[in-house]
This record gives sequence, C-alpha cells and structure tokens, in this order.
Amino acid sequence: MKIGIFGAGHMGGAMIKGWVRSNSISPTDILVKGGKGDTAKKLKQNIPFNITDNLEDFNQVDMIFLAVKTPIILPVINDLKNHLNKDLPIISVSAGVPISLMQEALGGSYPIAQAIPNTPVQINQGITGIVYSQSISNLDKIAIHDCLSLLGIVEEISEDKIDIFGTLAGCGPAFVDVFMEALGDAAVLHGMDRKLAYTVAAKMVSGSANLLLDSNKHPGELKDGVTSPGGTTIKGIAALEKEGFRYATISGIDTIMQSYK
Ligand SMILES: NC(=O)C1=CN([C@@H]2O[C@H](COP(=O)(O)OP(=O)(O)OC[C@H]3O[C@@H](n4cnc5c(N)ncnc54)[C@H](O)[C@@H]3O)[C@@H](O)[C@H]2O)C=CC1
Ligand SMILES: O=C(O)[C@@H]1CCC=N1
Repeated sequence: MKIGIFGAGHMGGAMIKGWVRSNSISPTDILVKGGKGDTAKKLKQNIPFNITDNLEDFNQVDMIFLAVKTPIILPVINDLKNHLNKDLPIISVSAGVPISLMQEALGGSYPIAQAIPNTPVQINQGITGIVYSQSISNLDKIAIHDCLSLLGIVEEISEDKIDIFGTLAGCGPAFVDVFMEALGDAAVLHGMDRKLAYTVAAKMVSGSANLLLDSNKHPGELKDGVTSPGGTTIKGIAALEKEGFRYATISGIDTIMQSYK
C-alpha cells in the first residue's frame, strides 16, 4: 500500500510514525508533501520516507491523507485536484471541515472521507473516527479502514457525530496530559521524584483505562470499588467535586464544541 500525506506536523508526523512502527508500511511507501517550514525534513532524518513538492507525484499512491491546518484544507484540495489524473481517495484528518464542503470542492462523486485520529496513533494505540462520502466505493472503504487500523481502533461514525468524536478522542489526550502533569506536580509537592511521579501517573491512568475497557463496568462502579467507606479516596473525590472537577471537564468539551459553530 502506498500512502500520500500532506503535512508531517503533530498529526501527520504521528500517523507516519505509527504506520512505520506497525512494520506493515515501508517508509519508502510513504510520500510526504511538507509545508514551508522544515518539519517534514526533520522527521525524514529519522524515517526515510519520500518527500516531494510536485503534486503530480501523488498519482503514484493509493490514497492521500491531508494533515494540514484546518483553514488551508480547502485551498490544498483545490490545488491538488488539478494535478490528479484519477479519483484517488482523499482523507482529511482536519477537525472542523465538513465533508460536504470538501465534496463540493472535489465534485459530487469524488471519493473522500473525514477522519479524526489522535496522537496515540504514533504508538499504534490511537482511536480514529471516520465518515465516508456517499460516493466512496466499498473497496476504497476497506483500503482506508485497513490503513487506519494499523494505527489503532477505527470507528465509522455518522457525520453529525464527527465533531464530538474529534473533541473527545482528538482533543482529549491534551486533557489527560494536563491531568497527569497536575498529578505529577501534586506528587512532587509531597516529595516524590518528578520522573517517577509521571511514570506512576501514566501507569495509573493507562491501567484504569484498560480496566474500564476489560471489565465493561460503569466508571462509577469502578470508582466505588476504590472509595472505601470513611476512607482516604472519598475525601480526595469530595475535594475535587468541591472544585467542580466534573463540571470543569464537561465545560472543557462543551467549549470546544461551541467553537465549531
Ligand atoms: N494534533 C492533533 O492531536 C490532531 C490534529 N488534527 C488535525 O490535524 C490537522 C493538523 O494539525 P497539527 O498536525 O496539530 O498541526 P501542525 O501545525 O503540527 O502540522 C501541520 C503541518 O502542515 C504543514 N503544511 C502547511 N502548509 C502545507 C501545505 N500546503 N502542504 C503540505 N503541508 C503543509 C506544516 O508545515 C505543518 O508541519 C489540523 O487540521 C487538526 O485539526 C486532528 C486530530 C488530532
Ligand atoms: O487542537 C486542534 O485544533 C486539533 C483538533 C483535534 C486535536 N487537535
């Protein structure tokens, strides 16, 4: 499978790393178009993919991912379509560009998809939500699904849920990172070595997440299993709730959702 990708920044770079790490895609089967900066060139120092600025070269690949910033998705699509001599599937990973706008730019029958991956794709532990255009063939869908599955779980979702999917799965890692950083600061406040504190925080978060998935239990039930009556944990939970922990989290997600309007 030959993959084309525009943009090798945070998201594009994470996808490239994940594909190569999966051992199913050779770096030389990845064709990258970078921007004006040297991000793609720097990444190429570690991963020997191909770089080009010649858009005609993308006719050699099986599908093209767009991982450029949201405001330039449509200009990039408009430029690219003039250089393709066949209808290669184009998958935008950009948050906030509706598939209808991309479809309009490419023409009604052009095969496109909007996918929202997240940064854990770089270690093949991502989750990607995807919406396909109606015109896309089953064969294209299977090929795109297979390609994204190398990076983690893939969920096909309806178009009206892509923004909330992207907010939860795509933005969410930053929420968890801030949480782990804060846990680390608290542990340092109480004398723990910072490196150890982050290791403990990360293993605690990943272990708790895996337990939620494996046990199929409600998160509240798992929380109840930690909060012994009159014990220490419930004192901490009460203090967090007093500070609006749940509402702060809901508000964070809701604020992102409002920003799409
Ligand atoms: N960072 C994340 O965790 C996630 C990002 N996304 C989406 O991915 C897209 C990119 O975001 P980031 O990677 O965070 O931004 P970024 O700024 O790190 O990367 C964008 C890259 O595009 C390159 N670029 C600019 N113009 C270009 C052009 N004409 N052709 C090819 N490359 C060009 C830039 O040099 C840069 O390296 C955004 O639309 C965002 O919504 C989606 C899910 C998660
Ligand atoms: O912050 C952003 O705009 C992107 C969208 C999903 C994650 N990062």
